Amino acid sequence: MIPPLLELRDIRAGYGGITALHGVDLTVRAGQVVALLGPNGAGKTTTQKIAAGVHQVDSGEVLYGGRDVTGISSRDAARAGVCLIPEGRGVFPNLTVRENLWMMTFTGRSREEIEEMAFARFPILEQRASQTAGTMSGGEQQMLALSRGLTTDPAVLLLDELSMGLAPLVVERLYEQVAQIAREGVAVLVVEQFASAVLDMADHAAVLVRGRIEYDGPPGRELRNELANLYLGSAS
Ligand SMILES: Nc1ncnc2c1ncn2[C@@H]1O[C@H](COP(=O)(O)OP(=O)(O)OP(=O)(O)O)[C@@H](O)[C@H]1O
Repeated sequence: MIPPLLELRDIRAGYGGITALHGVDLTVRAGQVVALLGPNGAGKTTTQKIAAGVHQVDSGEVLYGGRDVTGISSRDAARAGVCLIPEGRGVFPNLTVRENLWMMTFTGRSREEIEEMAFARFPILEQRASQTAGTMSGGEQQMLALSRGLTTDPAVLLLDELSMGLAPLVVERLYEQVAQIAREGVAVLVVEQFASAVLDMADHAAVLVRGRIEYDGPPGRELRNELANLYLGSAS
């Protein structure tokens, strides 16, 4: 079996006195898209922040490529190849598409190379190159955020609510690209509240309810049938 690039083991974490995660286990392997689903407030974003070193655990272990990195800073996590694309797209709305891309030259790539990478994957960005990012559609902004992230050559890509506010067809197209990114060998963890689009392309799914993993398995019919019960259960 392909070794895991990201592993969370028995993670407990919270905010002040509030425990948000009660022993979360999660594994993402190279070439795999794992969908992390769950209702509002279940702990999905907290889990991703822990994976990216943005939030620290109270107990449990975080491993990258089998190496224990518990307590790693977000800076070192990024250096280790973990790229978080937060909800809200992570682009600079007042800068042009080109300027947003050029900011990534700190990775050692040239402006030309970064543009080439982005435009090859998302041709629409070339047409928008001189447009300010904030004036583009949500889907195009998401493409720009992904393009920026990919210039860091991530081993692990963490996507938070990629589909937020986007039309279903746009989401479907974005997920086709996410699947392609995984096929190139990246381990992808996608957090979504609403499941259907991501389940069409995920290799594996986990459902968090009130800080606990209540399902961990294939993203097929069994999960779809169970999802409503899991979500409704969280409301009681
Ligand atoms: N900065 C914070 N301070 C205090 N409590 C927080 C903070 N961030 C999150 N929480 C709490 O931690 C729990 C998990 O939140 P989290 O954002 O991880 O859930 P989520 O599943 O991502 O939800 P959503 O889909 O609404 O983003 C919730 O009860 C939330 O209220």
